[in-house]
Amino acid sequence: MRTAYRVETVRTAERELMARLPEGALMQRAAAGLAAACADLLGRVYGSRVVLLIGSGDNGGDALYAGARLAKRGAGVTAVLLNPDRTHPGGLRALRRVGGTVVPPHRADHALQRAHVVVDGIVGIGGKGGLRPDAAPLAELAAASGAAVVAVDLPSGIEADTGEVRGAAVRADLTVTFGTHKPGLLIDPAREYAGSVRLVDIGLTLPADPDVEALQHADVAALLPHPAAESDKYRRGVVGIAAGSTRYPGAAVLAVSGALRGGAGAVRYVGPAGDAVIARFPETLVSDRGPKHAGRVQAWVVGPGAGDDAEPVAEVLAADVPVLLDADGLRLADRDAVRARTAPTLMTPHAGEAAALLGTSREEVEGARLTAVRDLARSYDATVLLKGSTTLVSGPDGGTVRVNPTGTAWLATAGSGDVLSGLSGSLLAAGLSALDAGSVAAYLHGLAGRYAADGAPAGAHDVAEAIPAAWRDIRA
Ligand SMILES: NC(=O)C1=CN([C@@H]2O[C@H](COP(=O)(O)OP(=O)(O)OC[C@H]3O[C@@H](n4cnc5c(N)ncnc54)[C@H](OP(=O)(O)O)[C@@H]3O)[C@@H](O)[C@H]2O)[C@@H](O)CC1
Ligand SMILES: Nc1ncnc2c1ncn2[C@@H]1O[C@H](COP(=O)(O)OP(=O)(O)O)[C@@H](O)[C@H]1O
Ligand SMILES: [K+]
Repeated sequence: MRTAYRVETVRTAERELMARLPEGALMQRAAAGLAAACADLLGRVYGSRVVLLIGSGDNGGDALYAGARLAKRGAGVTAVLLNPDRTHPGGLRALRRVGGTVVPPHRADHALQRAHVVVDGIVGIGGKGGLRPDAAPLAELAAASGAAVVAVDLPSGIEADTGEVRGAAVRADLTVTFGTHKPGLLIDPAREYAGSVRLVDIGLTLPADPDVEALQHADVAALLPHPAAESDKYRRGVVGIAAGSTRYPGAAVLAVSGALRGGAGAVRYVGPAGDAVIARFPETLVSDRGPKHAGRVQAWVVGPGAGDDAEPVAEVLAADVPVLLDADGLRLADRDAVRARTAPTLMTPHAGEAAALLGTSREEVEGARLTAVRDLARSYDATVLLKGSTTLVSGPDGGTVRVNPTGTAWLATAGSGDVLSGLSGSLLAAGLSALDAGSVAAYLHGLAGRYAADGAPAGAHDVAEAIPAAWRDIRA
């Protein structure tokens, strides 16, 4: 599991550790990790040119000490001091001692144009809001320089706790972060500013419950359902799919295509697109009567391409089994009915649907995903999977939020959300909790999207067909 903690928690852990260590020891650990990452990027340190962008806090201190280590190994190091009077004194002394040079911001351009690596030590976890006007032009010059940009702890200007970007921010190729990931390094839009992320262990002891966590292969492998010797199709779970319409029969086919690959023993389809479903997937149990008359299921998926009929949604919400609400199902579900349920509910909106439910704009949701997913989960007392460039899954209490690490923009293709809803519903029927079903489905779906696309456009049906390969790789 990859975990991320908010600034307040990091500060507490740092204080506890610092009290037990000689002064400055933590910063030296951070600087050593940072210098090693820069050296890896440079390949050859001797003769290279490194520019440090230095703000007035400890983030600048890390950068200065790392710069001193690189200068000792023969790099030409220039520090651009945004605020010379408040620069970390020890770091500056260390750099000067080994021959590093110092320039004011208005003379940064020349050094930046010749740099191989630019180290962003403007601001770290002490930052608030976008870069200030004196710092913003340096971020632009760094981006234009063609040098590799290495962010110290996090790209200056992003919100560490939420992943929001509220103004100018540094765009890094690599972020070297200390002690733990911060939520903003895993969640768009900030994640995109971080480039690849390297974690340097500085010995922090962190609490058991992170703010954000990302499943890894081993975590998902442990959660995937696996038939036992005594399994039969009913014991493996039956998933009911109430989706599609005469106008959108394809949504039903795609939801079923995902459900068939999600571990349930049988897929029951209810709705007007039965012929299309059977033509493609003859193994589906089809009925054109409402969910109430469809026979037993262990979980329902309702909504993809379903149109305006609220009746199936209400029927499904009244059933005492886990329910997944997607697309039209989200719009048609009565909030009080969802809140009153005792069995789990999993809602899977994209940003536009989440915005409609929250009474805000799509841009607002996309800019503050973590807040949006938590607000929606609390408001419906349900588990919410917010789709998009970073897929997040929050339980009803809005506690630890799961972030999916496997997504790919190739998934932004019509119908791929329908595949995800079927897949998630199938995992629910197989017995996973709503949080696990949503996050495991997103993980498989993201991997399947990568395999299906493999660098070229793929359709939603290709994504569904690639799910078994993703599953096998995870279990391997
Ligand atoms: N604690 C530890 O044990 C360890 C900490 N470590 C390191 O320390 C970092 C935290 O250091 P920190 O607390 O000194 O804060 P930091 O991020 O440098 O920023 C404060 C400065 O930024 C300024 N500023 C604020 N917002 C701004 C903006 N939008 N745009 C521009 N400037 C802005 C603000 O200005 P002020 O408001 O004071 O005028 C203040 O001067 C942490 O990220 C990690 O790198 C590691 O060494 C490991 C051990
Ligand atoms: N930029 C992106 N990066 C990664 N995944 C994305 C991106 N855009 C969309 N997706 C994924 O693609 C799927 C699209 O689902 P959805 O918006 O419901 O589309 P549809 O309704 O056409 O099926 C979701 O799984 C979503 O997370
Ligand atoms: K930084």
